[in-house]
Parts: sequence; structure tokens; C-alpha cells
Amino acid sequence: MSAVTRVANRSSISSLLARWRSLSSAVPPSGTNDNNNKSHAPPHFRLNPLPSPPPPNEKKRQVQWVFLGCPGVGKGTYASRLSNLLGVPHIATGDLVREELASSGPFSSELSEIVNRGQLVSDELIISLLSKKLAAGEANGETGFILDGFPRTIKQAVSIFTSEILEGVTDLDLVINLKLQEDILLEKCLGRRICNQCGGNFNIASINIKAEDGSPGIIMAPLLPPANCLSKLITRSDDTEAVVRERLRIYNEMTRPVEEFYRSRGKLLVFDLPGGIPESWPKLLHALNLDDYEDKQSAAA
Ligand SMILES: Nc1ncnc2c1ncn2[C@@H]1O[C@H](COP(=O)(O)OP(=O)(O)O)[C@@H](O)[C@H]1O
Repeated sequence: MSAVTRVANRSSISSLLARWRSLSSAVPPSGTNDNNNKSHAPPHFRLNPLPSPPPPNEKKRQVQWVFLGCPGVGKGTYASRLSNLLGVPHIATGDLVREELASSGPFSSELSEIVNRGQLVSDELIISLLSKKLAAGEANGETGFILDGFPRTIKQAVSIFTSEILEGVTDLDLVINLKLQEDILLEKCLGRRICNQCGGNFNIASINIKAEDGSPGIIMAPLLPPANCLSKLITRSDDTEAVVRERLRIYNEMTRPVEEFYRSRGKLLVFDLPGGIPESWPKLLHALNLDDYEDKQSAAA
């Protein structure tokens, strides 16, 4: 972990926000971080001194963060944990697509074909589903979110500035790019199980990769369901080996450029997952300067 990321972890969310915003101006246009960098945060991150606190009664805008990463990397898991910690909604476009599918609306049979082939649904449809969701949140006074699975194409990334609705409600502060090697991603997708009653996400894969050729080993214990979910577990229809391989191929073709898009704007935080949740979660909080935040929240509860 680079020492420059280890600053001022006493921050309130609003000062964090201000600092993440200031990052974009402090970081040179072309970042130096890449997939070979095994640190948990880009080496070029330079956090500015803490800004002055906002005036006491000013309404604070909440975080607007995005999780980017290959299928199976754990976007949903970490986005949902951060959303609980920070008190902002977790919006997964994969869930919006699955809700649309389940609604048996006019698009559902076309959508199910696309999703079961591992392909992306059209930018127009995804932007429309997300716009509706964000507009509903805004009408309820929500000013922040953690997005998971959007944007996945350059056109979607650009829509944040050009779409009438998205442009009005989104101004991303930070894009967290989770990374894991491809053979693990495949195993994790194949091991994924969902409880069709409570919606809980579990994983029966037990990953134990030995260190070799300078790459660290990685251990990820299974995330097993409680006994009352055992008989209700289902597998996602797009979590078959052939479809996961296609989703990975499409990620490399369509979404890798989105990583570059945000890297060049100084908003990309690359996080190489060091292991399972117990090992990765505290390190992720640390990379986000949130390590004290969790303790403070539990103390206040
Ligand atoms: N932003 C998006 N653009 C296009 N299609 C999407 C988007 N988000 C989700 N989808 C569709 O929903 C499917 C499931 O998405 P998701 O649950 O995020 O899975 P994963 O990240 O594991 O591939 C995708 O394979 C794709 O068909």
C-alpha cells in the first residue's frame, strides 16, 4: 500500500468527497497504473491537504461511486457492503436487467436471449432503466449511490455527460476497479449461488492458488449459505462456463476502454483483491481512507 493513500482517515464523507474531487485536478491526465501494478491504489494518487469543512447547515451531496470489474470479481459484494456503510443506495444494472426480465414486459424475451448469450443489452435500454431508477431516487431526496455494472461501454460513460436525466443527477467522484486473475473469475462465477427466497448471494468455490513466478498466492474461502437457504439455492442462467467466457471476452472488448476512460481522468482506483472478504474488505476500506469510518459507525450505532 502506498504511503500517500494513508492520509487523514478521520474524514467525514463530505471531506472525502471534496478530496476525491480534488484528485481529478491533482492527477496528471495519463495515469501510470496498470494491471501489473500489485498495489491496492494507483501510485500516482496524490491527496491534497484536507479542505475546510462545509458550512454547518449545508446539505451534503452523498458519494457517487462506481464499481467496475470483470464478471465474478465481487462488484456486487463490495458495492453492497459500502452502500450499507455509507448509507447510499447500491444500484446494480444487472439487477435492473433481471427485474425487467422477470416482469415479462415487452422486452423480456429479447433480453433473456441477450443475457443468456453473455452479451450486453443495448446502451439505450440500460441508460433508460438506470435513468428511471436514478430519477426515482432523486425524487426521494437521494443524492448519492454506488453503481455496480455501469458504465460498461464508452457510450454509456459518455451518456453520464450527455443524457438529459443522467447528466442532471450524476457527477462521478470515483471509479473503483476491482481486479482478479481470470481463472479465479471463472471459478467464482461457476460457484455462485443465490437464495431464491431471501436473494442472498453465496459462493461454493474454494480458491487456493499457490504463489508462483513472483505472483502472490490467493486463498478465498467459500461463502456458504445459512441452513435455511440451503434448499432454495439457484444458479444464474448466465453462469455457465461458455457464457462466463463470453462475458469475460466482452468485458475485455467493450469495458476495458472504460477503465482507460476513467484512468485518463484521474478517477480510477485499481484494487487488486488480495483474497476473500475477510482479507480484502479492510484493505479496500483502507485504500478508500474509510478504515476509521467503520469503527465510528459501529460505535455510534
Ligand atoms: N451496463 C450494462 N450494459 C449492458 N448490459 C448490461 C449492463 N449491466 C448489466 N447488463 C446485462 O446484464 C447481465 C448481467 O449483469 P451483471 O449482473 O452485472 O453480471 P456480471 O458483471 O457478473 O457479468 C450482463 O451480462 C448484461 O447482459
